[in-house]
Amino acid sequence: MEREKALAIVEKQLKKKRYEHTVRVMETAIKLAEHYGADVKKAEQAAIFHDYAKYRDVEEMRRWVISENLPQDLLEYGDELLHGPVGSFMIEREVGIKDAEIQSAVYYHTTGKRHMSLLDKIIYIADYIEPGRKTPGVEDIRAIVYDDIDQACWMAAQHTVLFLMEHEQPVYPDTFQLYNERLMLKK
Ligand SMILES: Nc1ncnc2c1ncn2[C@@H]1O[C@H](COP(=O)(O)OP(=O)(O)O)[C@@H](O)[C@H]1O
Repeated sequence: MEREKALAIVEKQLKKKRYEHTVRVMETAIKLAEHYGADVKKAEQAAIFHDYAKYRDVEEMRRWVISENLPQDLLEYGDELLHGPVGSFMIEREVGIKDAEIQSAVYYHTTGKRHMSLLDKIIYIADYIEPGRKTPGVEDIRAIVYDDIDQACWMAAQHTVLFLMEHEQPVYPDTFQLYNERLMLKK
């Protein structure tokens, strides 16, 4: 889909600040895709649609988890985790984006997982480091992301796990698995 058309579609779904974040994620993802030789157009589209479901009604998203037979444990870790997985299905149904690679990147953008594709990694880390993010430690990740995207994703997962633990929040296991992957002997 043409970039301007895709942006106009998500703009209607998002608040102004979130839309501006989306544009910055898109710019960051395109740079990373060019650098790492990924499909630049898919990176653009996945970034544009990554937060498509962010402001959808929580009950509606919970119903999608059930009706699409997504992992039911998504319902137990807080509502913030729903918009990626549910969004990956909504963009197919509502916008006609039927592309497994793009949908996977949208699905996993908040938690990450082990065995991510290059596109999954690009969207996961672009969301974390886009220039508007002020998260402590984000500068360290920006400094190495063009040298080692796996290390960058690992650092983001580590920061996220530590942050959630400090706040006594539950940690969805996919993020632990992304963290563990780099440290385990058998990968
Ligand atoms: N593994 C996880 N388990 C539980 N919550 C998580 C996990 N990973 C991220 N989160 C939380 O989900 C929220 C949204 O994450 P974020 O990636 O910043 O979303 P967005 O891209 O929509 O801004 C954050 O509050 C973050 O702490």
